[in-house]
Amino acid sequence: MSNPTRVLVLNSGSSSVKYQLLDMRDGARLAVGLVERIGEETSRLVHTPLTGGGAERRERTAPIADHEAALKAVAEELSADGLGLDSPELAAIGHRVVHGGLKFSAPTVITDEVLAEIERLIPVAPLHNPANVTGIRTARALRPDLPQVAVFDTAFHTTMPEHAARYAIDVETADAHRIRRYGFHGTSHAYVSRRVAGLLGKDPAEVNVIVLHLGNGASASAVRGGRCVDTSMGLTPLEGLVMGTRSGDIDPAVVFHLKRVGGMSTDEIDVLLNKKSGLVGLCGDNDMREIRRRIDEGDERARLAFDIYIHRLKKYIGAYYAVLGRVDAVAFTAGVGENAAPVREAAVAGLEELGLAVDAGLNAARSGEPRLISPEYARVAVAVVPTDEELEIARQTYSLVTSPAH
Ligand SMILES: Nc1ncnc2c1ncn2[C@@H]1O[C@H](COP(=O)(O)OP(=O)(O)O)[C@@H](O)[C@H]1O
Ligand SMILES: CC(=O)OP(=O)(O)O
Ligand SMILES: [Mg+2]
Repeated sequence: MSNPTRVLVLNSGSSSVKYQLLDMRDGARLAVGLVERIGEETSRLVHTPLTGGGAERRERTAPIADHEAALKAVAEELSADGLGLDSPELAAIGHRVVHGGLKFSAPTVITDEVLAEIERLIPVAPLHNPANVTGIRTARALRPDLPQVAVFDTAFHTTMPEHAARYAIDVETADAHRIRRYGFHGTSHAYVSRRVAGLLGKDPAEVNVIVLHLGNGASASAVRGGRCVDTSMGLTPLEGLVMGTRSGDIDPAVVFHLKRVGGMSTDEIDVLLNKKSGLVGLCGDNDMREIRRRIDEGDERARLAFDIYIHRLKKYIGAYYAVLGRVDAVAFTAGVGENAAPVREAAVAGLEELGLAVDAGLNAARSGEPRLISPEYARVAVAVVPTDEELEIARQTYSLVTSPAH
């Protein structure tokens, strides 16, 4: 039999699992899917096989209690299309792992030791690493013989210089607890910054890009010649931009104040800042579509939430402009960045002196392809680049397991 060429990618989030099965000979997708609202009554699995003509999208709506059950349901759906985890054509499973700490700066074949380290990092990625660990354990139980690879969100950011990665706190304390800026969404920042260079017809080594990854979690990065030099998320994915449910930047003294004066426990404050803040804390909704709908109806709270979101975004564009000195492109990606034209328009508004502008017609157009939305005359290109973390994870996974050293 010829060598197996398929890779299954699992992107396990706090309450969801996104997955794709790809054939690495040409990067073709054989199946894609999503399990959302895991642990709730309203769980939903949407599976789309892409092999053969006329294959239909299937949906399950029975409650799915946890990530283990979610993965088993995914395995069943794949089996129903003859694409099950038992397939001899499967070469590896690639897992998105959010926090890799100091140990991991490249894709890594998962051993018991690697898994133990990912577990050890749970306190610094409490919404993400537990789901990643369950995903890995369940996949290993289903196919113990198959190589499983971890692709870390933090890896791309390990090139940050010390002056960007270190917080200005006591050095001994910081080192003792490995406190520093790690940064996340790195697979997306790497992929998008490379695609932007392609869009400009240039080598990634020649271009400086500000990447704005705006999903439910959101982060900005400054990329100089293909290497990350700064990013907005920190020790954990809580710092930086305003997100769906996370506060992003706040004065750290807010935490002491809530403890001492507000009588809240550390865990309560953690939940407040990670799950009840950001857009949802400001206006009750974390979906940008719903927020825009409310704004159109004249809702003041939704308007203010939007304005706070944009103000923070603009501050990071300015900061990273200064960090890079010369900017060739600003790229918007992920759910909000790819789809919300009003966010892109507002984030760039008033930055003409920096060479930034958006063409209203180009901005309003829709496409699944990377594209420019700045007018011809603008000095800095503004781009919309659909991210593809799954393809990037599959490539890195396949390349590792087929490398001669493996
Ligand atoms: N058509 C759209 N218009 C505006 N915002 C959108 C649209 N589609 C998705 N979004 C936003 O994208 C978010 C999800 O982004 P995504 O990158 O999938 O996040 P995550 O990977 O963190 O789950 C949604 O919460 C919503 O705010
Ligand atoms: C790291 C992170 O915030 O990831 P996500 O956007 O998937 O929540
Ligand atoms: Mg995401």
